[in-house]
Amino acid sequence: MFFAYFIAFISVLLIWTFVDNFLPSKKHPPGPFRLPIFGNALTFLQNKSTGKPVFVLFKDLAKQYGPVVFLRMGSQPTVIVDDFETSKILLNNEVWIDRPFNDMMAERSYGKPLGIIFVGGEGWREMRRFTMRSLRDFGYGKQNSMQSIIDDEVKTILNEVETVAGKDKPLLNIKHFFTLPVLNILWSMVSSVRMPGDEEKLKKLIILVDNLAKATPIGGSILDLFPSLRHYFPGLTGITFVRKCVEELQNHFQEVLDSRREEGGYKQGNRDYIDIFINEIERHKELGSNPNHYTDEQFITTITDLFEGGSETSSNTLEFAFYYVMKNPNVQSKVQAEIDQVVGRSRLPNTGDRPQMPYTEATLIEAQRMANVLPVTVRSSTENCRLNDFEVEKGCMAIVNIYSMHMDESFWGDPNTFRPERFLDENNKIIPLKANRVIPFGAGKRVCLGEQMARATVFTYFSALLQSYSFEEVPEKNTVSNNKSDLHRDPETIRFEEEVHVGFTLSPNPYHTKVVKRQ
Ligand code: HEM
Repeated sequence: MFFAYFIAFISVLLIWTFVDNFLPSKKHPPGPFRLPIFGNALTFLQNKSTGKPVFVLFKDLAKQYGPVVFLRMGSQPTVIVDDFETSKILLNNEVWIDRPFNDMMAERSYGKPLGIIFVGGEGWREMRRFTMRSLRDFGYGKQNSMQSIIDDEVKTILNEVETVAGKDKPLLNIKHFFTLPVLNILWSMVSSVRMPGDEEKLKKLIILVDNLAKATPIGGSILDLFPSLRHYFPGLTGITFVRKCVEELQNHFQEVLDSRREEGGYKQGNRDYIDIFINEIERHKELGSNPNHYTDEQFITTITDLFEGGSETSSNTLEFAFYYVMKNPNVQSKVQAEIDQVVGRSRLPNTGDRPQMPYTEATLIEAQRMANVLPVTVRSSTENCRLNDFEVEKGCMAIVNIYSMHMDESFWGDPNTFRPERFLDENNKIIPLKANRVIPFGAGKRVCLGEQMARATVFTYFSALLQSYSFEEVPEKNTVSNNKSDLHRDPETIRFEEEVHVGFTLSPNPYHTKVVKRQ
């Protein structure tokens, strides 16, 4: 009897495998062989042994199968989109407006679809609209208000660099150098009221956000394939640690909310985003709104999203930008010459100078192209649809491989070379056709909510520091070793071993730079 069940079970698996992989009526995009239940676990396992990050695997798969590749993450149907044209269509299409919300994401939001980054549907629409509107009311996106917040932080950071420059050994450890100033800007946009101990709390927040990011690397983890494993092996799968970080973050923001309620100033009118949120919570409580999007849990998850979305991404971009100009002193000199010519030395640069500084602009676009701080963005389909010539079912996950587009040899020619000139025409003007191919912030209605803030922060920090200082290489202090290079190994793999740290976001491996005050 047992034997008969066993044969039946094996037969079902074989039929399942055949139907999923070979049945012609299924117009899925092409992709590597899939197993029942395990989907493409073998593809990821094989890749792990090569040391390549998953987005490099996706790029390799696209070379083999074409720009749209079909995979199963466990049983989750998934398309990988690798080319610019299809990505643009997908990112701008209402059908792909959602993000997949699975058990892993629920871990960071009280088991409910809350916040902005990881949810879809009406909850996302409401929170995104509300957050954008509220932040705008307090100056987000308005050049003068945002610039004055950034300028305050720039002055602090310039003082710190000045201290380093004055030392016998003027070496600056770049790792996390920008994290606190970037977080301060974000915090100033959200909270205009300073509470006792805020500075210390922000420092603690950096550690928590960093830990959380490290504990959730991008794609290819066993939990992406089988999220339910976390119930059975919480320690082994790292979920115990994630839960601890999430709990500490949630407690932190609950304290913020509680101390504001105690302070009571929100009753006199809205001073900032937190006041607006508290007043909305009170209003919806009175109305008995159903569904109620405005709760303490919603506030805490949304604000966690802003911090997770905004702190690492901007500071890593700056770490990369300084890394590239340190490695390319000729580019650094050209940026400095442009700053001298357009801004001079008597005032700080600001975002109003950007249109007159095409070389600096091109350098930052090139830094973002190569850095790929967020190498992929993820969406999911709200209904059955077509993607190019293929059929895709409702609930299918799409991984848009930003990395692949930024490193596409057929478009860029020499994608591994840092060359801002590729974005400039013979009249020193930015070439829109090329600049628009760089999409570090994604695109469409779910484009990064913090894009304007990030662009303003990165431009101002970068140009203000280069206005007064040069940053030189210190080979003996840098952990990056060149002796591992081997001509027979894949240059992309070498780069990811030596230059780039792959976590939830990408950052350069820790490095030191010598600070030299400009004459
Ligand atoms: C250089 C810095 C940054 C980079 C490279 C970056 C990149 C991205 C990308 C690629 C997405 C997904 C977009 C899509 O699916 O089309 C995104 C979404 C998001 N980002 Fe950023 N980001 C940066 C800075 C920020 C900042 C400063 C904030 C906070 C104010 C922020 C908050 C968010 C939020 C809330 C979302 C989710 C938007 C939604 O789903 O509606 N980001 N970001």
